[in-house]
Amino acid sequence: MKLLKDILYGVGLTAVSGTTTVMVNSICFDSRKVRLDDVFVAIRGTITDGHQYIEKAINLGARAIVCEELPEQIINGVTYLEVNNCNTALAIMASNFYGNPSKNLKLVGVTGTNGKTTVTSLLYQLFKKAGYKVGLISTIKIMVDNKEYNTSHTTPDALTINEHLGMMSDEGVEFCFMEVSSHGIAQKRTDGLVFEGAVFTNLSHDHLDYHKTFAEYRDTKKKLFDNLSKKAFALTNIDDKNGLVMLQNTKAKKYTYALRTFANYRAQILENQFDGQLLKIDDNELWSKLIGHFNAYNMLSIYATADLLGLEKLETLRLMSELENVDGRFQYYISKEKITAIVDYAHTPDALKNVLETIKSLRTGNENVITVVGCGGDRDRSKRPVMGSIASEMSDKIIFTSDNPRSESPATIIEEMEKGVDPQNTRKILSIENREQAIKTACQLASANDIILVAGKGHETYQETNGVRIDFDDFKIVTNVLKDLNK
Ligand SMILES: CC(=O)N[C@H]1[C@@H](OP(=O)(O)OP(=O)(O)OC[C@H]2O[C@@H](n3ccc(=O)[nH]c3=O)[C@H](O)[C@@H]2O)O[C@H](CO)[C@@H](O)[C@@H]1O[C@H](C)C(=O)N[C@@H](C)C(=O)N[C@H](CCC(=O)O)C(=O)O
Ligand SMILES: Nc1ncnc2c1ncn2[C@@H]1O[C@H](COP(=O)(O)OP(=O)(O)OP(=O)(O)O)[C@@H](O)[C@H]1O
Ligand SMILES: N[C@H](CCC[C@H](N)C(=O)O)C(=O)O
Ligand SMILES: [Mg+2]
Repeated sequence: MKLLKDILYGVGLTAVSGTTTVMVNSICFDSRKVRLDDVFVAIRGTITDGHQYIEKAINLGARAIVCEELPEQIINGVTYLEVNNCNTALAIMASNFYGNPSKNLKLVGVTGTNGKTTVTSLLYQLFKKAGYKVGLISTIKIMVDNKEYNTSHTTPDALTINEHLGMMSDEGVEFCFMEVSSHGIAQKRTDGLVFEGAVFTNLSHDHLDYHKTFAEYRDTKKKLFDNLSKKAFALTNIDDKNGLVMLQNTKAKKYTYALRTFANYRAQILENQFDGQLLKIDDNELWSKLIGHFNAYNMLSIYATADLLGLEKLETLRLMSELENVDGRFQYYISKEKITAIVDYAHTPDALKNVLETIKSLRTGNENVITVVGCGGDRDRSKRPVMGSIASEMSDKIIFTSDNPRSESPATIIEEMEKGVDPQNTRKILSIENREQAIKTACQLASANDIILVAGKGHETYQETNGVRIDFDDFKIVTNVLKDLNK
């Protein structure tokens, strides 16, 4: 139990009814999960409004209510707190509740359309190798040093974030690397956190269903930098045309990285092969197991971050050469007949283009590239024709299929992807709703030396249709099918 007054420290209250000198059990923003003596925070969401459930929360035992508008009927014995923004209030309360854990460790936030999981996971690996206790909050998992926790979001809700940061702080973790998504920023999941630094990877087309315009999407990401303190560092990729925008209003110390232009941290790709690439960073050569020019950016941002956090440069480079690729990111299998199957989490137009370009740069002869790809349901529809166009332009054979259709019709999503295909490429297209069948067909079509790219789901181990998730693992399926076909 904690004193309500303490949890509210730093929360701007616009009206109070009842006492704040009362003990509460925990904070809850879902009326269905309220327990005796909890504080219920009413959030205005995208589907419904938490204010509608205040009465229900009280019936289940809520001792205090945080809301943006006091209800007409006030119940005796319940404390009501009015605030301007419940999302911000929730984040500050969550941080107070867990003892402001972000102050006890060096927290680095990574934002951008693509590369967040890769960069945070590699930083986690790097700092572990350097001998530190490390935390990770990523799309794939949360790590409290060596202990792994499941996660459902890239940037979880403020309670989940602070609960895990609290565990990290108890465990003596010194550095935590965290993905900061635009949804996370817009919903203030990261408000109240103290960042040691922030890293920008890149900005391209995604989530325009949620953010409406590209400018709004960009400005949402920028807020991570706007809110840094002057002691923090702000590191940005200035080869990206929005890289400098991120630094416009930050108080933090500014640093840049680039492959194509002058910057504080620079790299060059010397050689690119299937099993790795040779990079030159700060006049030192580094062999990286991660390939593709986009991974040269990821490696450079890791090097710069490590330097800004005080790691020794040469030691960092030595450890970086040992880093392994992240699950579902250019994860490949080479079959008996030398058919290469690549599973990659490319679910945005830019990522798909990058992966296909990387594959192209590695081709040694006339190998065919067969791409299996879909687009998520209940997500940005405008990226569907663009991904359809990129896949069909850059592959020899394309199979459009399903990728978490969620509440949408798989056939309609596929039709929207097909709309982006240039008429001269239609002969290359097949559409197979069932993803397993689509992967099998790709394997049947492939002959020796061909390359199969299965894009969009990467590490995911499920396919979600109408709220139901069935087990589904692209990598397992494609490798098993190739083995079964004896190819
Ligand atoms: C669109 C979106 O981001 N939605 C998130 C949001 O839910 P919401 O706004 O839809 O909530 P709502 O259903 O309208 O409910 C409003 C409030 O009423 C409460 N409620 C609701 C019903 C009830 O009976 N009682 C009650 O109290 C809810 O708990 C909520 O607090 O707040 C929820 C709690 O934090 C999130 O779980 C939920 O994520 C959904 C599941 C989601 O799919 N989000 C994705 C798009 C997302 O956040 N993705 C980004 C990564 C994207 C990327 O980088 O590519 C991420 O960081 O994961
Ligand atoms: N620096 C980068 N620039 C462009 N594309 C990248 C970069 N890094 C990775 N990618 C591509 O984007 C895909 C997703 O990478 P990653 O999972 O690291 O991104 P993310 O930002 O975490 O995505 P999400 O928004 O889903 O959390 C990869 O599989 C790869 O195809
Ligand atoms: N973080 C992204 C992941 C998309 C992955 C793709 N497989 C899908 O389900 O759309 C999102 O929530 O939009
Ligand atoms: Mg991610």
